[in-house]
Amino acid sequence: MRINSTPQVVTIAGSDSGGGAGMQADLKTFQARHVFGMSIVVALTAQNTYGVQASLPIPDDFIDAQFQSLAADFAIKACKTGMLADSEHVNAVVRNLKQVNFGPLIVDPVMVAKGGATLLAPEAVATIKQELLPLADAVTPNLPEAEIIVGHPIKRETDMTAAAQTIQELGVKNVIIKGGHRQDAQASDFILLADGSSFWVRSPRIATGNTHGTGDTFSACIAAELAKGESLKKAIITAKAFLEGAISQGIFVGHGHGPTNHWATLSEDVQVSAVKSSSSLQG
Ligand SMILES: Nc1ncnc2c1ncn2[C@@H]1O[C@H](COP(=O)(O)OP(=O)(O)O)[C@@H](O)[C@H]1O
Ligand SMILES: Cc1ncc(COP(=O)(O)OP(=O)(O)O)c(N)n1
Repeated sequence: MRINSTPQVVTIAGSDSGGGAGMQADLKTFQARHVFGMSIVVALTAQNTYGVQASLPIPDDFIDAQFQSLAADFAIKACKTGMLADSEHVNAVVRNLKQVNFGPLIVDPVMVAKGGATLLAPEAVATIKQELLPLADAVTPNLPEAEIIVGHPIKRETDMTAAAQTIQELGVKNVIIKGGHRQDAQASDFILLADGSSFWVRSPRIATGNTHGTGDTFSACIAAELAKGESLKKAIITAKAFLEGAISQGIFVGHGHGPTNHWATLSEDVQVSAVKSSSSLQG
């Protein structure tokens, strides 16, 4: 039987009219990683490479309708969330996720766009922590998002490892803290897995303005690899290599903070290291 043999993935997120971030970045990533992508729109944004000019949440009952349409037809093997706008919409997504089986859930706790626009009402941070994270297989905060979740600054790598532990205690199985916002020579992400093991994935930091949508692309790639049946660890390493390629093999559109290149090939520059020993964990 060939029906439903193709890995199917859904993004539950906001739309970026400029195509660089949000569900457009997710769908481009799904296509690049050879999985069939679908979308549940939670909010619209009028957005370009200069920033976000306007946003409009989708009514709750239309979020329900999108979930029901997909659940009635497809064999979804993994899903991710992105921009969820506010507490009301986080709750609508949580309510629906409890009623469907869309496979492993990756939560990208999108809060503020790199241009400074608010994509999640501050009151909704508590709802994400209390209601959404306990449903998630993995959460992928960037450094500012991780600081808001744990409630204190994260400066050094040891702060990242401690923050991951604190976030895991909220009920999410696996924690990935992205280091894109640090200033050091390497872009280093810290991963704490459900079994208590942990590791870093590192790649050379690329000096570029083209990082619009990096977080969305990263979490979408993890979801795509999980839908293919890869382990979470392998999915994270592939996502890091995909990002390194997408950022370094630049694409130049728009006049502001540009997007990444979803046609890029996987980079081989990614280093993986265990926390307690320096042995390579690659593969
Ligand atoms: N300048 C950069 N050079 C190399 N990798 C980067 C750079 N910026 C971000 N990354 C990587 O891209 C991924 C997304 O991270 P980040 O930019 O922190 O997320 P977000 O878009 O949510 O702020 C991470 O794997 C991070 O290490
Ligand atoms: C609709 C929408 N969703 C998410 C983002 C944030 O994307 P991110 O990957 O964090 O990259 P930046 O936009 O912050 O550069 C967005 N901008 N729009």
